[in-house]
Order: sequence, then structure tokens, then C-alpha cells
Amino acid sequence: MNIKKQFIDGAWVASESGAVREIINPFNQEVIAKVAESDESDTKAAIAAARKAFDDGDWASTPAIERGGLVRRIAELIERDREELAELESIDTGKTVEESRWDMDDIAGVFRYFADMADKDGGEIIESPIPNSTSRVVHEPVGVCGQITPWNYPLLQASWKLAPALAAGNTLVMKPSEITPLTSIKVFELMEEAGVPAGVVNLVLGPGNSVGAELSENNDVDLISFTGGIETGKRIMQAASSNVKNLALELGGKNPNIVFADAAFETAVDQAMNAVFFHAGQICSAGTRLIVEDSIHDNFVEALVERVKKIKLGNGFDASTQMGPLISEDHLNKVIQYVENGKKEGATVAVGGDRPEEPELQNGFFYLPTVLTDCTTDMSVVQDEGFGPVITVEKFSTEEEAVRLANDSIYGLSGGVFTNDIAKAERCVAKMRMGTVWINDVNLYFPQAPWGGYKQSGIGRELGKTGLEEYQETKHIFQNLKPESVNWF
Ligand SMILES: NC(=O)c1ccc[n+]([C@@H]2O[C@H](COP(=O)([O-])OP(=O)(O)OC[C@H]3O[C@@H](n4cnc5c(N)ncnc54)[C@H](O)[C@@H]3O)[C@@H](O)[C@H]2O)c1
Ligand SMILES: C[N+](C)(C)CC=O
Repeated sequence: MNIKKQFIDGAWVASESGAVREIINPFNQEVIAKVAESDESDTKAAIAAARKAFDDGDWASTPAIERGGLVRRIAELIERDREELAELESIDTGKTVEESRWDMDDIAGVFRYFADMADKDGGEIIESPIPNSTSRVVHEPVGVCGQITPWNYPLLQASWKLAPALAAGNTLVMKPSEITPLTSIKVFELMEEAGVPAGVVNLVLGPGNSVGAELSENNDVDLISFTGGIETGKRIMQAASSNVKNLALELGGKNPNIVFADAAFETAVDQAMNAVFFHAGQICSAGTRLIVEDSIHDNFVEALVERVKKIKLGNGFDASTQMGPLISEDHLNKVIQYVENGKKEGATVAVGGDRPEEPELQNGFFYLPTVLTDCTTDMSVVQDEGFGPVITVEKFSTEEEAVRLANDSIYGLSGGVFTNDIAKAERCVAKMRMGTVWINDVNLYFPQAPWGGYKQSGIGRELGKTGLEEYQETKHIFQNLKPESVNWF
């Protein structure tokens, strides 16, 4: 098996230590790849390459239309290799290939969106209050960007960082999750093929506590953009204070989904499932907190449980599979413990709550799709991000109570409201403290709309025009058109 390498200063290189990591298929625990394991010294080399490319290279001053053209070329190459990328993502994460194909289409769309945006910003003229002067604002690249991504949507989360950083003229060092690096490696091959200049994009492959920590602390990095868990986000925020880096954090969520009695019943049941069970619930915006009006609660739970029982678990490469495994044994154990805690606190397992019994699933990190009822806001299963295929169900009796429950969280990433009363939906949305709220839908995101969290779900917004602005500094340029001495001193 070839060992996949890091990409530093335009070359594929082994790690300085020679260390190698095995990458595991979560469906059957087979070794699917071996990759170089970077450490701090590799990371420093990658940062130095990005620094040199930014300070001494031409990338930042390349006309924006050319940078956009190159980002568009990357989109075309992703579209060309869509199937290979989708299969790599599925074998690495366990998600169904069909889900990975959607991801690849989204990802190409993200590169196209930022390619189109690259040359649309001509700055801004300010009406100067000073006579005989001009005042204008221009946007410039931030500099060297450190980018750290999680394992659940490896290439999608990478694309939200790579495309705007390049379009805005930055150089970068990316560190994907050490357990799911395969599609990131492939996309760096595509960026090389597209002709991105040496040193502009660099890839290091290794664990968070060495490689990620170096990226977050190193004083030659100007911006750190992180997607991952809240505790890691806090550590990165502290490390980034070393040189007051620009900081973008996309953290976790514990996302409420309010269902009113007047909602379209079957649609709301169907969407409650879509909210959670894609990628076995390993989605930051999964609607894992169902909040149902008490008059329909029992019927709703009954209908939900009947459908959840039918979800087909299996290999993401089988067309009949609806839900794959969790990412790792470690994560499976966390989900098991999370449900056990809920049971101890008084939650009732309406369906699931265990590992599946089928012999063909025993080598994978599978957990049954699970519905927990009799839940209340004070329970850890309602407050903590379980990041598994588990829905908790709470009841409410008034609109005010529904919103109060939904907001009772340290998180504020996303939420949903199901009702046929649009005025009621809008009243709820206005009070829900979340970065994205869906009315009669779940889990939708697209390149044109900003994405990010209120409260402890993060800082900043990816995607949309804010996604580009995160990678830009703002400069005010004032010009005196009639310079003359002031003679104050
Ligand atoms: N808000 C969003 O858009 C979004 C999207 C996807 C995932 N997430 C969140 O990501 C989490 C799941 O991903 P995960 O388990 O990979 O998260 P994680 O925080 O464990 O790891 C994320 C990345 O951070 C690195 N890392 C770990 N310790 C580090 C350190 N001390 N310094 C620097 N980097 C370090 C990891 O190696 C990995 O690359 C969930 O909480 C999920 O909600 C959020
Ligand atoms: C942001 N999203 C929904 C694509 C992935 C979250 O884990």
C-alpha cells in the first residue's frame, strides 16, 4: 500500500519523523490507506512555505479574475472526479455513497460560488467629511490561514475554507481530521493539477494536539479557521491569542425542532427523521431535539417509532443502505454512554437504544436509530451534543414554552419550526437564538446563505458573502487632495 504524503511548498513529501497512520473503514475496520503522520516540525515547514508564498509570491496580487478562474478550474476537476471523491468519502466516513455524491455536488458548487465572487468586490467610496479629500475602502487578503477540519463532512467543511481563502488571495495550511484525510489529499492533488502556485496551498496530516496546536499557536499564521467540537474550539481560541489571530469557529449544535399540532403531520414525521438519521446523526445541525405540542405528542411518537424501526443499516456502498456506521469505536462508546446516561436520568427508550444484532454489522461501529421519550430540558441527553442517531422528545403546550425550551441550550447553531400558521412560525423564528432556522424543512444549506452559530456554536459565518469576508482585511485609504502645512506645532 502506497503511503500518501503531505503537500508542502508544491511537493508531496513524507513526514520528517517517517511516522505513518493507518486509515480505517468504519464499516468493517479494514485498513484502507496509510498516510504520513505530520508533527510540529512538518507543520512549521508548511507554515513557512505559506508565509513565503504570501509575502514574496504573486498570489495575493494576482488579478482577482485570475484567482477566480483557478478556483473555477478546481470546481471542474471535482466534477470530473465526482465518483472517485464520493467513494473515497464513503469508505473513509461510512456514510452512504448517495450522501457523498450530494456532498460532492455541493462542494463543486461552493468552489463555483466563490470563483464567481472573487472579482465582484471593487471596494467602496466613502463620502469624506473632510474638504478636498477622498476616502475609500478596499478589501485585502488576511495572509496565512490555518484551517482545521472535522471528520464528519471532511471535504465539504474543507471546501467552505479553501474556496474563499483562495478567491480572496490568501495562502493556507490545512489540517484535516487525522481519521478522515483521504478526500482532502485528493483535492490537494486536484489543486496542484489546476495550477495553484507552489506554497499557496499546503496540507499537513496529523493529530490535533501537535499539528493542530502548532497551527493555532504559530505567530506566522494570521487567521485560524476551525470546524469541530466546542472544547477543541475553546483551546484553539486560547492558542490563537498568541498573536491575536483572526478567528473563525464553527462548533457543535444541539438543535431543536419544534412541531406544532397544526403542522402537516406526515411531512413533520418524515422531516424529523431526515433531521437526524443522515450520516447516523453525525451532523452539527442534526435536529436531535424534537419538541412536540402535547396534543399530538403520543401519535407523533408512535408514527415516528414505526418508521424508525424500518431504517436499513449497512454498508454505505449498498444501494439499499439508509444509514451507515459511526466513525470509530471511541465515538460508538461515547454514544452508548450518552444513551445510558439518558436512561439513568429518566428517559424512556421508545426504539433502538442498543447496538444492532445482525452478524454482518458486528465488525462495524453501528448503533441503532434511537428515539428517547419522557425527556426534559435538564437531562444531559437534551443538553449535550450526542452526535449519534438519537432523537430526544420533549412536550410543550404553548408557543412561548416551545421557544423557551428551544433556546434553553448553550448552543445556537440551527433549529426548525413545523406549522401551517406562518405568522406563528415567524414569531417563533424571531425569538429563536440560532444561526439558521428552517420553517417546515430541515438541514438545508447552500453556498449563497451564511452558515454559523449563535452562543457557543461559534464565531463568524462561512458561506455567503460573509464567507469571503472572513478571509479579507478591510483597509480605509484617505487621500488629501490639497496637502498643506497645519502649523500646529
Ligand atoms: N458548525 C459546523 O458547521 C460544524 C460542522 C461540522 C462539524 N462540527 C462539529 O465538529 C464536531 C465533530 O468533529 P470532531 O470530533 O472531528 O471534532 P474535534 O474538535 O475533535 O476535531 C476537529 C479537528 O480539530 C483537531 N484538533 C483536536 N484537538 C486540537 C487542538 N488542541 N488544537 C488544534 N486542533 C485540534 C482535530 O484533529 C480535527 O482535525 C462536532 O461537535 C460537530 O458539531 C461543526
Ligand atoms: C454544516 N453541515 C451541515 C454541512 C455539516 C455539519 O456537520
